[in-house]
Amino acid sequence: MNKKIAIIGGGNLGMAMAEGLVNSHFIKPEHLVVTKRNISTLKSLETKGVMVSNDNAEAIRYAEWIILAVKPFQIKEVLASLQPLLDPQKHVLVSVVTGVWIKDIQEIVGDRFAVFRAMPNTAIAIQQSMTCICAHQASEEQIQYVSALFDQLGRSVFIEEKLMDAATVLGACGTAYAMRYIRANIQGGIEIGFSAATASLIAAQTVKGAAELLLQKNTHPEQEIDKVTTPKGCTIAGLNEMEHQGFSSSLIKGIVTSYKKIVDDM
Ligand SMILES: NC(=O)C1=CN([C@@H]2O[C@H](COP(=O)(O)OP(=O)(O)OC[C@H]3O[C@@H](n4cnc5c(N)ncnc54)[C@H](O)[C@@H]3O)[C@@H](O)[C@H]2O)C=CC1
Ligand SMILES: O=C(O)[C@@H]1CCC=N1
Repeated sequence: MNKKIAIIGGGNLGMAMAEGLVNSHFIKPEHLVVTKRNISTLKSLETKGVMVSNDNAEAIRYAEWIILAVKPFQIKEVLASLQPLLDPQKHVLVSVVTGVWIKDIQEIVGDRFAVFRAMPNTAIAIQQSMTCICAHQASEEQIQYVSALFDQLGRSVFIEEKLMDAATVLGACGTAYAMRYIRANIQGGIEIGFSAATASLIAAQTVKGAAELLLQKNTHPEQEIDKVTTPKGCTIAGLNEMEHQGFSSSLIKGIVTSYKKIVDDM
């Protein structure tokens, strides 16, 4: 497992991945290099012993596993600059870039590389990501390694590449949707009497507990809702009012809008 990893693009997600990889002890800090043009924001990683660099070529020479974590509009230029340095016998590419297909990557680097696409979310920083992965021309050993890496950082599932945009919406944008739901609970909680701090704790832990019920008991949400809704009680009264106001419908429409945005832009 003593592989060396380069994260090209130490932004929100690249930083979160680096934190998760180091904090989970999946990798020794000195076996990880994170690049960014301006490395001043990578100080916290450097303090932990991670190599930081503004030289992608140096990172490519050092590492075997290359995680591409730049913005979609940056990926072509970055790959083109790396292409002369990449060796299919040494390097495996893992792209977390939204909406960029394996064929797009191959157009630039050639078709002799093992390539993975992975779609984690920012909870990867605390080893609680949901990561959807697809693989192309990867060996069993490479697939095992990628599985182990993302399982160490939360849960993972292999999917077909055609579902990667959908995975981006449900899994990665999903963190933002969940935060907005929690924020609304906090706003409501304050209106009915709690301080912001207490409302935040109650809202976040309640959502965490609800998610754990589904994950641990493998139940359907409606089964768990049935256990909470006392006939003529306050839960069903509130839930029905939320539905009258378009609660589920607004979430579904938001998810479909996010999805269309990826598909239309790419
Ligand atoms: N933020 C999120 O929750 C998620 C993001 N993604 C995808 O991950 C990718 C990165 O997203 P973010 O981290 O949010 O963006 P970001 O903009 O925070 O990070 C990109 C980083 O790449 C750096 N960069 C740009 N050009 C570079 C170059 N030539 N060499 C090295 N570094 C360079 C930028 O300075 C920046 O720090 C995107 O493609 C996004 O679609 C995927 C899942 C979740
Ligand atoms: O908003 C975005 O485009 C990226 C993709 C998933 C999360 N953030």
